[in-house]
Amino acid sequence: MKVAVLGAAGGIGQALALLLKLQCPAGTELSLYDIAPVTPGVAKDISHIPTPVKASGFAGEDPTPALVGADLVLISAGVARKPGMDRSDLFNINASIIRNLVEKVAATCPKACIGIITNPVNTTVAIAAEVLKKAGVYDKNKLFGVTTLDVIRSETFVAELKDVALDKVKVPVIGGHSGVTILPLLSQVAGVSWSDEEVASLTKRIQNAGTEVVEAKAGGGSATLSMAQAAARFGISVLKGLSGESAVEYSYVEGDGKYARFFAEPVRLGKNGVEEILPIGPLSAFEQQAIEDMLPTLKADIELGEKFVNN
Ligand SMILES: NC(=O)c1ccc[n+]([C@@H]2O[C@H](COP(=O)([O-])OP(=O)(O)OC[C@H]3O[C@@H](n4cnc5c(N)ncnc54)[C@H](O)[C@@H]3O)[C@@H](O)[C@H]2O)c1
Ligand SMILES: O=C(O)C[C@H](O)C(=O)O
Repeated sequence: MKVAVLGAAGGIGQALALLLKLQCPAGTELSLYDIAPVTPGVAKDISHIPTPVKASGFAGEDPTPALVGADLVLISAGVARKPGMDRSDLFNINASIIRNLVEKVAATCPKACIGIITNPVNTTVAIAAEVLKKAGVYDKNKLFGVTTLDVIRSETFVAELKDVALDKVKVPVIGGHSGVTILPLLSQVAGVSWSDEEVASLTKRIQNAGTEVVEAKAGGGSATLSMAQAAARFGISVLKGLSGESAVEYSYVEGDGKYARFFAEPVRLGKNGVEEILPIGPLSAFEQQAIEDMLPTLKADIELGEKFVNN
């Protein structure tokens, strides 16, 4: 399998490249691309780590050489937030970056699975879908918004708060990836009971966790290391699926459209990307209301991406 990372010289990209070099199955090829000239050096650097994963690096304006033969393309190219900004403030710069990169993916490796990390994810995934559609190669089972960071954060916070074993906690997180569109389904966490106040305050903390990191980094960027771990977990699950093993992850995908065209939900991954969208499961009254409340924002975010490509 070949994995291309676009944005590979950045805070997420370099850490993600390292984790993939350490964790991918033997024989995986990593192809690292960034406009930054350091990128071949990043590949050279990790290639000295003794694991059975090959790495090569590409820099410059054209990602094509990095994309040839890719099975999975993970995209973290773009700008990150600073304190006082919302993810939607990144749209002006990142929308064109995603459009241009996905055009190259469509032309070079149209059958690859694509995981979009670049914010605002609610919108950049819609941009990617419309670009792929225009190129006549859109397969909704192969396009993913990477929302795994919301899942790993939720699991960390629940384990801390409820003093339960980290390897036992599973927290579904549905919706999108910004503010109120991030909805952890705390009612579904096995073996844990909650007061209404706990649910309200932990939901808010999870929704605000990206901002927590942005403020703590004080102008130096947003989450990179936890995001790299999340993207590595997600990417390796996609690779498992592609090679015929089954894996389940929560991801922002085009499903049946019950709530919105794109919605983060549990997906079974397989040889063709999304094999099956799994049921979200029973919702508490709080969670049902939270879905209703998020939908205008999520739908507007999606429409912004669709219009960016089509108008
Ligand atoms: N999905 C999530 O949960 C999540 C989590 C954290 C960050 N993010 C987002 O990921 C993105 C990257 O964050 P970061 O911290 O790695 O930023 P960063 O600034 O450290 O790295 C971004 C990299 O993208 C590169 N780049 C810019 N334009 C490019 C282009 N056209 N082609 C190739 N590379 C290009 C830059 O040279 C840089 O190396 C941001 O948009 C951020 O908001 C998403
Ligand atoms: O918050 C950000 O801007 C980055 C990322 O989306 C996150 O959730 O950490």
